[in-house]
Amino acid sequence: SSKGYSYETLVETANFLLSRTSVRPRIGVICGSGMGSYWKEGSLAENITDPECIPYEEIPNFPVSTVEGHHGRLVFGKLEGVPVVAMQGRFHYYEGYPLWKCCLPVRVMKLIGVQTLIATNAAGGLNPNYKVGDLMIVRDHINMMGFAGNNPLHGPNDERFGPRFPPMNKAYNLEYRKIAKEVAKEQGIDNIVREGVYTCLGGPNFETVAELNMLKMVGVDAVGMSTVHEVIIARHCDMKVFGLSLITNECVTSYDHDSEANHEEVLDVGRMRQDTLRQYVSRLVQRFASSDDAS
Ligand SMILES: Nc1nc2ncn(CCNC(CO)CO)c2c(=O)[nH]1
Repeated sequence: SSKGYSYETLVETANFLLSRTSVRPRIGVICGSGMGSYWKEGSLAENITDPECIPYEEIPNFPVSTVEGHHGRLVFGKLEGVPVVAMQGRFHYYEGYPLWKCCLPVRVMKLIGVQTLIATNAAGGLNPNYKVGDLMIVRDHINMMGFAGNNPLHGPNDERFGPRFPPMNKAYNLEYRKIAKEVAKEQGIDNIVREGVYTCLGGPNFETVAELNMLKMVGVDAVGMSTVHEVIIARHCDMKVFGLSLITNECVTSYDHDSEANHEEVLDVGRMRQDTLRQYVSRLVQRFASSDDAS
């Protein structure tokens, strides 16, 4: 139905997970391209100690990933001593899932006690200063799909998740973004770490030159096909949020280029950056958790 699953249905899914693992994660990580969504070896999940993996097809009410190579599984365990759950393989609107179904794992994370969402993705770099291989801390997003009314919160609201009209002006936690810049310096990657505005298009096609020029005019720094709806659902149920984009190609905003964006280069850049990303996100998990403990 277009109205999504009921609270009770998602509690069923949460109870299934709570019965399958003794891990009680406080941070949930959505692994985008380059973070293990396309291959297991070298991905973030490799850093998870005592991993307990549950394939999506075993989880009641979960969709299954259909994107080539997206390994659909939840990985429970500890990252730098912090109990986490990692989503290896996410659900995209372009696969045919309604937005509420793409975001279902976020509500389930909330129901098993997750308080912080780290959403990573691959994105095209629109800001001319960005280089392929850069990492962009998401400062804010533009919900382009929402402008057309396509919103994961569309339909009746269930107050047990959150309010009918949730604010979105502080979606990307300021303290986390400060920590992320400090950790970038400590890790010696501050030269490739940016901060900017992300937008999500429905896909699956990449953008036209005219669309990219329009997005650039309205202040978009990176464009992708995910994350925005997951963040809206996370903020609706009062999770803290951090977003991180891996810039996998430079968006072409002139007509005299014939290079075309393609999925293969997205995967290649993901492989190139996977160790840096694994180390960075693992450190962020640790520092976000200790910052939350201190606050
Ligand atoms: N120009 C541009 N470059 C990008 N690199 C990664 N993505 C995110 C979409 N990734 C898809 C296709 O690789 C798989 O989910 C994009 C995008 O949407 N646009």
